[in-house]
Amino acid sequence: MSRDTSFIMSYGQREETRLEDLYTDTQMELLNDCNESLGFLESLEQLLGDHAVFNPQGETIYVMGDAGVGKSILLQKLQNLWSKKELQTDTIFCFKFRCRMFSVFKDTDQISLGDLLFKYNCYPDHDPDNEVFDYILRFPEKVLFTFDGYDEIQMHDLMNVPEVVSPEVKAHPVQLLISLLCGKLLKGSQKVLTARTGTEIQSRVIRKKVALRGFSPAHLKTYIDLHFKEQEHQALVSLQLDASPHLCGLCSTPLFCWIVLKSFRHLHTMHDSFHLPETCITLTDIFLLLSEVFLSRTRSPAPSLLKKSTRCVSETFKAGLKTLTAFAKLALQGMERGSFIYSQEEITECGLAEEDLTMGFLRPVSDYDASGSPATFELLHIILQSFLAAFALVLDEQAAASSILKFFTECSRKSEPTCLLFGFCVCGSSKSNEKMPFETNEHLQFTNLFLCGLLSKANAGLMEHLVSPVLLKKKRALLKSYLSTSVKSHLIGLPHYDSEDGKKVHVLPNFLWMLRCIFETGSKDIALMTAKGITASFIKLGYCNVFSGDCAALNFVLQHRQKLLGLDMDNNNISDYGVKQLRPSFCKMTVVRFSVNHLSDSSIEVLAEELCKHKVVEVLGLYNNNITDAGAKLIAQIIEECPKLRVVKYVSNLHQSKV
Ligand SMILES: Nc1ncnc2c1ncn2[C@@H]1O[C@H](COP(=O)(O)OP(=O)(O)OP(=O)(O)O)[C@@H](O)[C@H]1O
Repeated sequence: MSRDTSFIMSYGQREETRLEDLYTDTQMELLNDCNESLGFLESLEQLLGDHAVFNPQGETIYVMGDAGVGKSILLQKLQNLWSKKELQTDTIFCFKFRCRMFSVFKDTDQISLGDLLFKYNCYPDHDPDNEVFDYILRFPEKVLFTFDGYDEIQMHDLMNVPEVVSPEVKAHPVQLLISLLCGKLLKGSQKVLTARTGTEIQSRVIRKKVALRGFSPAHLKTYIDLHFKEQEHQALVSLQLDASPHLCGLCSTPLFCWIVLKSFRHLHTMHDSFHLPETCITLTDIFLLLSEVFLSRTRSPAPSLLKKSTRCVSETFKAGLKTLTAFAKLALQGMERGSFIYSQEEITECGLAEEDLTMGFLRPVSDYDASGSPATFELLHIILQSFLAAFALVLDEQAAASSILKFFTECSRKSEPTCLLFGFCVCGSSKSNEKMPFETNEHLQFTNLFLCGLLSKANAGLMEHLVSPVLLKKKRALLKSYLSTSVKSHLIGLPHYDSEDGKKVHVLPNFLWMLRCIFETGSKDIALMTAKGITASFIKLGYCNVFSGDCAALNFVLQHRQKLLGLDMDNNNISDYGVKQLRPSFCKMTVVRFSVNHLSDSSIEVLAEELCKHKVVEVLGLYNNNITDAGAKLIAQIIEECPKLRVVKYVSNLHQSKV
């Protein structure tokens, strides 16, 4: 276990980084059953302890977080700590599973618990009399399981399979998984399960809940220092990041941060001058940067200290177009059949050769196959798969132009998630014809988002080198018209209600994806239309999982609004970076509700400056943030200087605040 978990696989099969050289704690917030904060976990070593357990009967510790926030790395670190006996636990066995392996099985496959543990996980060398397995059955509390990526299970019609209560019975592997998580099998064993935010799991199963909130500014600094050994680089990157709260907001997600820093390192070494983009960087730009790095690494000679080359992005993409097209095709094929894993044949069929496998886009996967042969691959990260799939849709010159919209259509068809999977297990009910309830469509939403970015005007210069300009124009027009229509119908369909603060509208989670897409397109027309389409005087985005990076998107739309507007964003994760990005919009905000959003005094500085300048604010909600006395004084200043202010909600999270 120690050997298995010591490295973070980064660039394909070429480069590995030691986990301890790069692992940085992220913000691990403990939640109760109603998703209210119970404070932060101080260190990962304490994850398995009893602190913040809200349901002692539940057996599973549930760790959730957005895409790329570091759930898999957290488990890897946990396993690594366990292997070094540094985890607060007396378990002596640890089995780690990635949930996507369960999708590899056929619906008819049946295996025993023993096989799941020993054939699909580890292989005890000499256990002819089943001594190890018998011990585990007798002392399940000595076993720790980690299951990564529960949202990735693709299950079709398994609801009718009887639940498993005996370890001898053969069953479908997903049934075994569910029975383990519910405590029907190996009751008392410790389980840690990760999934993307929004994956519903019955609270009866959950013992305690942790939400990963990404890097705080202090974590970001530590991560930069770990990433760059040279002080000169550390200072340069910090300086460039400080200049862009939006980029910092994106970098609070470790995956995006890793891409940005890795690209910086590479491009800075290769070229005379490379600066991180200051303003308006989008997620598409981040993944274009990553692709540029991958494509340029294979082609360019080793950099010489004396003679660096001039960076030409379009040349790099043009030279790598054939390979990029092949990877994009592979990603799209996977997306269409809902699969994240590829066989060697599928890879060859897409036109990829042996040497392409080491570029960085793909990495080998060995742990799905009982024989242990590394015949399967996956893309570096599922968001990269979404990005490449979007690229395939843009590059395709054969299919009808309208096929770029296929995932938009699919996303709008899918229903909201429910928690049926555990329903049958805990309650004993079964619904055979329901669609797989956990099947997330987030990877499709990401594909749509990248499509908007790739077809944006800002990227037209690059894309015209790769696709015929006529076709590109056609696709852009189609997308724009689709977005406009769906924004209009979405806004008309939103539930309005009257409140003492005026006509309110409670937006739906889809609205956030719409905002993100509009921001990626960079289209002022659509932003203007959206701003005008918000007829209510108050929008409520509470509990919508808004993160700091989203605030630039919201600001992009609000900038085009003439009328005043109330904004309720209580219970999200916008952080100080988010508040900074909303700065231009405060001049029209009558209601500013940012309670429970991980804000510190630096947010209050921005608020005090802006709200006191414009004096339109009537309601200010800031409770449960990390505000100290210094921030409280600034709130007092807002109260004094804003004559229309009638409601202030403020209690600090921090005990030291006296106000
Ligand atoms: N705590 C951390 N310290 C350093 N780097 C991290 C950390 N967490 C994540 N990363 C970086 O971000 C990348 C993505 O993280 P990870 O795969 O764990 O995200 P995830 O939450 O599991 O994403 P998804 O839900 O999309 O699968 C990692 O490969 C690593 O480079």
